Amino acid sequence: MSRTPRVTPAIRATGLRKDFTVKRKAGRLRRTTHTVAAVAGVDLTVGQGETVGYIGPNGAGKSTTLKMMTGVLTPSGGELSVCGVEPVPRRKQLARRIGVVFGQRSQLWWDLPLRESFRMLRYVYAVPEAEHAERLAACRELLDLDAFLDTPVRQLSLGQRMRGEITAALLHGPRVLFLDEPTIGLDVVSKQALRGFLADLGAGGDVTIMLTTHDLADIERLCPRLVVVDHGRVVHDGTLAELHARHGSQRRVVVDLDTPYDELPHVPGAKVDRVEDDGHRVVFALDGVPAGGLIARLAQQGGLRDVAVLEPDIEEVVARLYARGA
Ligand SMILES: Nc1ncnc2c1ncn2[C@@H]1O[C@H](COP(=O)(O)OP(=O)(O)OP(=O)(O)O)[C@@H](O)[C@H]1O
Repeated sequence: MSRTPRVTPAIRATGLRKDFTVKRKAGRLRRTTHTVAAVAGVDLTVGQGETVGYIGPNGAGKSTTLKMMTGVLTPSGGELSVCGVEPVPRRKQLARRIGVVFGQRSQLWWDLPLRESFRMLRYVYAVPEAEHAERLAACRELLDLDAFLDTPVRQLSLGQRMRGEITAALLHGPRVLFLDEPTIGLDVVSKQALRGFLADLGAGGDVTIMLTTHDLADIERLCPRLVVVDHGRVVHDGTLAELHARHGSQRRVVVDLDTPYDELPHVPGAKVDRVEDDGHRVVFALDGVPAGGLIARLAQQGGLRDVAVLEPDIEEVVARLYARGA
């Protein structure tokens, strides 16, 4: 009898919790103790090779979750396994299987040229020379590192350092890559280049990517799956399209007219969202219907100068989702 092999998920969290005890001032001398539930029962399974965007408002518990997943913080409750092991007790083993890029912490040696940091990391992780050389050559090419390989890390620009950090996290061949705000502070060109690299890495399917970000363009470009957390709980787990569908996001049709219409046409599923520029611009919101019917009807009526169909705005839907959770 043949059996389908069971593939261990890259990450599995069940009822994951982290409580912090904090002291607050209550009067001149008194302090009271409170418990903050930073992560309040997260259930999450991430398959091998998936790219998941882990997003939420400030204080939602994203960094705390990533710190537990990378073995930095011990959970207060629930179960957690990353690459098949429990992170904190098996931290050493885990370190060889994961790569971590946390904006605030660097894994590079500040005073050494980038090239030397990479060489040191080969010894830290005991990576065979040929494997290391192959991965470094790929990163040099794809992340365009050559111009600053011999520059000390402290002299690198933020964008150059981030390319170095990502290389450093990949040189030992991790199965899961954790990225906390990888594009924060980068200029538009650097952001796009980094997103392109990460999108290709994710599409390759060998590395599972778990990414937190406040930059919604990162999500649109990189994350087929989106996990939204708020107050330490998962409030959405699915695709971006599902998030739009669930929250009633609408496509919009922006119509520019030569002369304003006396009466706006009625087309099922298309309602007037707003009228601007003394009637020269009309914005319709579509209730799940294609734009074709409305555009054909407008073309019949005449006087059409320009038409644009706008996809729903992720910023809008996420803002609404956060507001609802607050
Ligand atoms: N060491 C700590 N001691 C006490 N409270 C903490 C500690 N670390 C985090 N918290 C609290 O836990 C909650 C979640 O914090 P966390 O940093 O995980 O959120 P986040 O989603 O990563 O936020 P941001 O987007 O601002 O980085 C917040 O209320 C925060 O104040």
